Amino acid sequence: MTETSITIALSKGRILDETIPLLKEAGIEFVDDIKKSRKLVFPSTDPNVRLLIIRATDVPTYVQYGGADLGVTGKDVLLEHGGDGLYEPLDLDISRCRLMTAGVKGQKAPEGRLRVATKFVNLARRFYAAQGRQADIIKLYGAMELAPLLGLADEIVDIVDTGNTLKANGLEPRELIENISTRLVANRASMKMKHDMLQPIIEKMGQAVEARRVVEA
Ligand SMILES: Nc1ncnc2c1ncn2[C@@H]1O[C@H](COP(=O)(O)OP(=O)(O)OP(=O)(O)O)[C@@H](O)[C@H]1O
Ligand SMILES: O=P(O)(O)OC[C@H]1O[C@H](OP(=O)(O)OP(=O)(O)O)[C@H](O)[C@@H]1O
Repeated sequence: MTETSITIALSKGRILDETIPLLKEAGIEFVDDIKKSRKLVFPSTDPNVRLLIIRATDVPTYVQYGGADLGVTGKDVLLEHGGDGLYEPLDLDISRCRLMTAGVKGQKAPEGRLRVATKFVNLARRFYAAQGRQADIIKLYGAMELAPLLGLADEIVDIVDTGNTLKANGLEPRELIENISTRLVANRASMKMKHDMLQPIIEKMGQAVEARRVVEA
């Protein structure tokens, strides 16, 4: 890709479904049937824009190192990554959820050292440290809700939306760490070098987000 073209890294899964209509408002649409394709890089209806579909957790890394100029991912993922080399121009206000601690229903968190299972290890470490609580963080890649039930951990740090997953596994939410939504991020160097190409996309996506807020209000 040249200086006159840009790459946008999109998170696959639930975020992608909600991102597509916002991109459309910025004049960017997929040409291929992405559901049928095994490709990872896609052309778009804008000849200067190509789209990547990758894991949400990899989006900040691609944008940080300039593999992509723009990226779309959850604030939870950005907090865990740390945000190095990233600029966050827009809250897309989609895939809203909460980052929370949770534990076995009716059971109080033990005094003293806590065992905490999560995939958000950096974020969890910072959260407990800021509270002055000692915590041993146990890294898991999914199904965090199992850990307290099987005695692996006293608490988990995970995403909560409806609360159904916690409830179905005999857990209850404890503390809110952060309200989460999906963010548009930009590579800091691209924001300078490709400003004239990125700014209209950011503006149009921002207008689409605003228009939705007005309709929802
Ligand atoms: N239940 C939910 N409701 C709303 N938003 C959610 C929910 N779960 C996750 N999210 C948001 O969507 C993002 C992507 O979640 P998704 O479940 O699609 O991927 P993932 O399974 O967490 O990622 P990976 O497969 O890469 O581990 C999360 O980072 C978070 O910001
Ligand atoms: O409060 P709820 O509405 O139940 O949502 C919370 C669940 O949603 C996410 O999982 P997801 O459904 O994305 O599955 P995953 O863990 O495989 O990503 C998250 O990891 C929680 O387990």
